[in-house]
Amino acid sequence: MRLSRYFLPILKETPKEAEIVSHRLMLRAGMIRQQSAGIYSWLPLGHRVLTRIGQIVREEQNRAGALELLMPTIQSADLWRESGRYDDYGKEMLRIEDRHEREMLYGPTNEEMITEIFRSYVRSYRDLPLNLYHIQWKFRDEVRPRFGVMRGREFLMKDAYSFDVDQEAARHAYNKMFVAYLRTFARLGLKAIPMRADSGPIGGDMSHEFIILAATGESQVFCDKALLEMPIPGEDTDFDADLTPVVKSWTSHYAATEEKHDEAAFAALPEDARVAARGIEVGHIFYFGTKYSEPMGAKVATPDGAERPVHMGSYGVGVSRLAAGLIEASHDEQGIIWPDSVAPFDVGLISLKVGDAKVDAACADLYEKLGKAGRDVLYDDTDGRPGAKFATMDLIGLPWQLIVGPKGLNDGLVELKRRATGERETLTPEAALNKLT
Ligand SMILES: Nc1ncnc2c1ncn2[C@@H]1O[C@H](COS(=O)(=O)NC(=O)[C@@H](N)CS)[C@@H](O)[C@H]1O
Repeated sequence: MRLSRYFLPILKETPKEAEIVSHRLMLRAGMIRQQSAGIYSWLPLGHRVLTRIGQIVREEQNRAGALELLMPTIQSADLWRESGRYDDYGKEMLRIEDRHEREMLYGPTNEEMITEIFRSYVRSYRDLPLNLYHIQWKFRDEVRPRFGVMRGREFLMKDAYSFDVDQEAARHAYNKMFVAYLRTFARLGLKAIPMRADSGPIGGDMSHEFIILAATGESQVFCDKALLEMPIPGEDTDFDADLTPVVKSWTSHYAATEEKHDEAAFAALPEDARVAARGIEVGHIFYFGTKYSEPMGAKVATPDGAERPVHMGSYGVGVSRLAAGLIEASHDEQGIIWPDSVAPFDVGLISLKVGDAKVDAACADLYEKLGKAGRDVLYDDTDGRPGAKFATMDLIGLPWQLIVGPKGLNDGLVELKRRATGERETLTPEAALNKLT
């Protein structure tokens, strides 16, 4: 992509309303624009990151055997009356009326709707286990949306829902998602720690939040340092095998959010094993049995010929929150430092002298060859000052900067900079291509 033809509205000034670094940097880097409280447009650079985060979430859901569908954002109030949550949900629910004065709502989550879909088609235990998920916008009328997209009102969530014949089978579904989450956040370059949690309005009695440690996290969390060094289940994980050992290895160390914190148990840990920090909740998984299937009549014929309500769980990932969470976990004074896996472009190609025939030719050649090798390149072909170009590339946080100038070219050399370490290397264009492809 040529920067001269892109839409990257970089802000020079730090917006005063932004209180945390990710909010400041997402505005300055031209990733998002607030349209109203807690509601944002995702501008081209931000949209690329959001899409790449969603793709990694999707791949790991699919690997765990979940099936993707897409449910609407607008739901009927009648559905929520069946589960009894229509009134319980309170002011966070955006209630709307259509032209026929039918009561509708903008979905904050989809347990009722997915249960309605399930009960309409599935009648036998033979059709189980089943896990259905989507990546869809949600609306929660937060009383105080803040920190940019970290706590928005309209936000993107992956929400999966599992259906099983009994609690034991549902535990396996829960374990599959637990492992899928460990893999997902690791691929995003994050250390997300599963912590026992409250299940809140979703309900149920087994729940874990996945928390990344960050100074601006909204919650106070406590955990055993060992959890920061645990091995992540590999991509060859057999999701049909018993995953209890893996889950047990992660849940046998102390880890709790403030609500569940046991000071005595924590104090019993060796001093150097205790981690107390602020945390950002990037995922939350729940087992809630028949909480929805019972009142909504989602039942199956069981092997003994009876008819029983299915056991369910739901599993959420904050896809849009992750864009902010990643920045909180990976930035420096100059700006964002994207992990390679979600960077909006792989390489920032910087021309130091637009209009210089040799520089233009070298950039065009590198741009073409990187593109052919499948690398996403943002080519700064604008005629700004070098200093401003470097500052922009540092701000938007692309993993590599490939710098082409007339002096270097006279010696047949270009410069390659690794954003994360600041490491610079002067090398031939061919050597640079070899490093980047
Ligand atoms: N206001 C919000 N803004 C941005 N992300 C949010 C917001 N509220 C929740 N999230 C993200 O969405 C994830 C799942 O939300 S949740 O309420 O915990 N769980 C559910 O809604 C369940 N239905 C899971 S399918 C959270 O872990 C968090 O990362």
